[in-house]
Formats: sequence, C-alpha cells, structure tokens
Amino acid sequence: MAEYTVFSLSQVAQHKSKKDCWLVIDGRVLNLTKFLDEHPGGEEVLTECAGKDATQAFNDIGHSKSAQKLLLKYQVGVVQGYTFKGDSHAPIEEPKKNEMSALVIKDDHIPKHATLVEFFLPLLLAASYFAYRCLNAGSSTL
Ligand code: HEM
Repeated sequence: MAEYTVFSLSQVAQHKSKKDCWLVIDGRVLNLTKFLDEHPGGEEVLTECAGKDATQAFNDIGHSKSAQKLLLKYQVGVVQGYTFKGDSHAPIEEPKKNEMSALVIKDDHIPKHATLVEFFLPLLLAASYFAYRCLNAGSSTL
C-alpha cells in the first residue's frame, strides 16, 4: 500500500487561494491549483470549495469514472482522522485495456432437428398450399 502524507483539515484550509488551491475529496487531499483552468465545470466551483472538504459537492455532480480517476493525479496526501473503508484510499483500479465484456447466451436445450423443422415447415406448408391451388384450378377447368 502506498504511503501518503497526512494533513489536518486546518493545514488544508491554508491553501484556499486561486494560486494555491487544495481541497479534500473522499479523504484525499488534492492540490488542484494546476487543474483550475482545465476543469470542465469551471474554476469557480473549485475555488468556492478551496481549503475545505468538497466530497459532497463532487459527488452531487455525479462525476464520471474518468473524473474520479483524475483525482489521483492531484492527490498530495490523505486527511487526518479520515477512516477509509478497506484500502479505498489506494489508487482506484484502472480498467484493463482491450478488455471487452460480452454476454454470451448459450442455449444448448434446443435440439438441432428443431431448427430444421422450423426452416422446412413453412416451406412444406407453402408447397402444400400451391399444390392444392393447382389441383383445384385443374379440376375447376374440367
Ligand atoms: C468542488 C468540487 C467540484 C465541483 C463542484 C465540480 C463541478 C463540476 C461541474 C458543474 C461540472 C460540469 C458538469 C457538466 O457540464 O455536466 C464538472 C465536470 C467535470 N469535473 Fe468537476 N467539480 C468538482 C471537482 C472536480 C475535481 C476535483 C475533478 C478532478 C480532479 C473534476 C473533474 C471533472 C471532470 C473530468 C468533468 C467533466 C465531466 C465528467 O467527466 O464527469 N471535478 N465538475
């Protein structure tokens, strides 16, 4: 498990300007100074929470998985006294590249002859119908 610097909330609170903007999300202490310009939601929402715990604000937006992963890039430590569940302050696991999930439905219960019947039965019915029509047409001309 990686070692992180532990900061108290009052230490985090000292970094609350645009030029030095830290905040806490899920117990992670983040230095977002360099991210302010890049944040798709604008810098203001971040500076409003600067120096504070912004977990709720972050979660309320419903940020994507990639936004959650981005947190790690800016993590400088963990907040003092925060109880992590299990190893949840360790890096969020990246999904394996080129891995595709697929749902395979295997239906082994249908016997092969059933598909043959499904194919030939309509043909047989059509052929019988035409044979009947031909026979009828022939008999009516007599
Ligand atoms: C104070 C906490 C935060 C607030 C209130 C906030 C708010 C927002 C808002 C309003 C949007 C725009 C959503 C939209 O256009 O639909 C947004 C998008 C985004 N934010 Fe934040 N944000 C916060 C923190 C962060 C942090 C710390 C990161 C990453 C380090 C981040 C990464 C992103 C990304 C990548 C998007 C694009 C949409 C997505 O991928 O979810 N935000 N945010």
